[in-house]
Amino acid sequence: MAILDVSGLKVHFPIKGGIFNRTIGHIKAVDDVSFSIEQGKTYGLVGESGSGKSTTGRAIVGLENITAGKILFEGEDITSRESKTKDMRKDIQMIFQDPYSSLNPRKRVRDIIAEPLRNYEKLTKNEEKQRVYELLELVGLNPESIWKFPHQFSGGQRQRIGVARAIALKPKLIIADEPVSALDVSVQAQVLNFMQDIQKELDLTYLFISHDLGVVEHMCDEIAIMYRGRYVEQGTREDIFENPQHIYTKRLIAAIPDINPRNRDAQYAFRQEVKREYENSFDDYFDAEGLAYNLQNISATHRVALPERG
Ligand SMILES: Nc1ncnc2c1ncn2[C@@H]1O[C@H](COP(=O)(O)OP(=O)(O)OP(=O)(O)O)[C@@H](O)[C@H]1O
Repeated sequence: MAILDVSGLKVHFPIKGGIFNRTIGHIKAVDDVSFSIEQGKTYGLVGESGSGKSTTGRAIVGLENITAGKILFEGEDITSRESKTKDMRKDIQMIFQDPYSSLNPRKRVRDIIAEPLRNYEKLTKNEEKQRVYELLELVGLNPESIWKFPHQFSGGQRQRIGVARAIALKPKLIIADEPVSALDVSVQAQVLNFMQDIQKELDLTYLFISHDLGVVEHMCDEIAIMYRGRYVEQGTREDIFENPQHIYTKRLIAAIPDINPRNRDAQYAFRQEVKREYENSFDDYFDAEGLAYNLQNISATHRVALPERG
C-alpha cells in the first residue's frame, strides 16, 4: 500500500515588486507533481539546485503552504497544515543536509535527542534518559555522547545525532533532504549504509532528496528527476539507469564520474554523444518556455515528459 500519495502538488511563491510591493508574478517552485511511495521503500527526488526538490519535501511536512494539489498519508488527507493531527506530525520526520546548522550548538546531545520526546511524550527523567541511550546505541554512538555538544563530533557522527532525533518518535516516513551532501565522500557511504540498516530495523519509508544521482542509485527503489519545478522522468532504479529516455536524465547520468579508469574513454564518448543530442534536440524535450511536458506512460513503471503524439 502507498504510505504517501501526492497528486497535482503546486507550490508557487509570489514575487513582489513595484512601489506598492504588489505581487507581480510567481516562482513556480513545484508545478504539478504527483507520486506515491510504497511502505518500506525509498523514493528518490533528484535535480539540480532550484529544481524544487526541497520545496516538495517541505510541503509534505507542512513547512510550506500548498498552492494546489492533495497529499494523502496512509490514506488520510493531510494537505492543509490544520489537517495534520499531532500523530501525523510524529509519523513524518525530516533530516536535513547540514546537521551542524540543524543541531543547536549550545545544547547537549541528551537535550537535542530528547526534545521531540518532550514535545510529544510524557516520560519521567529516567525513562527519557533510557530512551536517549537506546537511540544512541541504535545510531552507533557511545553512551558518553549524551553529555557532549555537537561541535565535539565529526560530520558523520553529527548526522547520526540528527537521525537519532528524527527517529526518536518512531516515525513511519522520513524525508531526508540532502542528508550526506555536506559530508566527505569517504563518510557518505557509511552514513548511507547506516540509514539503510535503520530503515530495515524500523521499517521506515524514505523520501530521499539529492542532487547526486550516484547517491540516489545506491539508495532508491524508485526515482524521479525534477527540472524547474516539474518531473522530467520517473521510474524504478532500473528504468532510470538502464533505460533513461529524457535527454535531461541522460545528461545527469552522463555526468556521474566513473571511478573505473578503464571506462574513461567510453564514458567520455557517451558524454559527448549526450551533449550533442542535448544541443540538437532540446526542442523535442522542452516546450516553448523551456519547461518539461506532461508525463506520458511508457511502461507500467516508467513515465517520461514528452510532447503528446497525434
Ligand atoms: N520561501 C521562498 N520564497 C520564494 N522563493 C522560494 C522560496 N523557497 C524556495 N524558493 C524558490 O523555489 C525554487 C525551488 O527551490 P528549492 O529549494 O525547492 O530547490 P531545490 O531543488 O531543493 O534546490 P537546492 O538543492 O538548492 O535547495 C527556487 O527557485 C527557489 O529560489
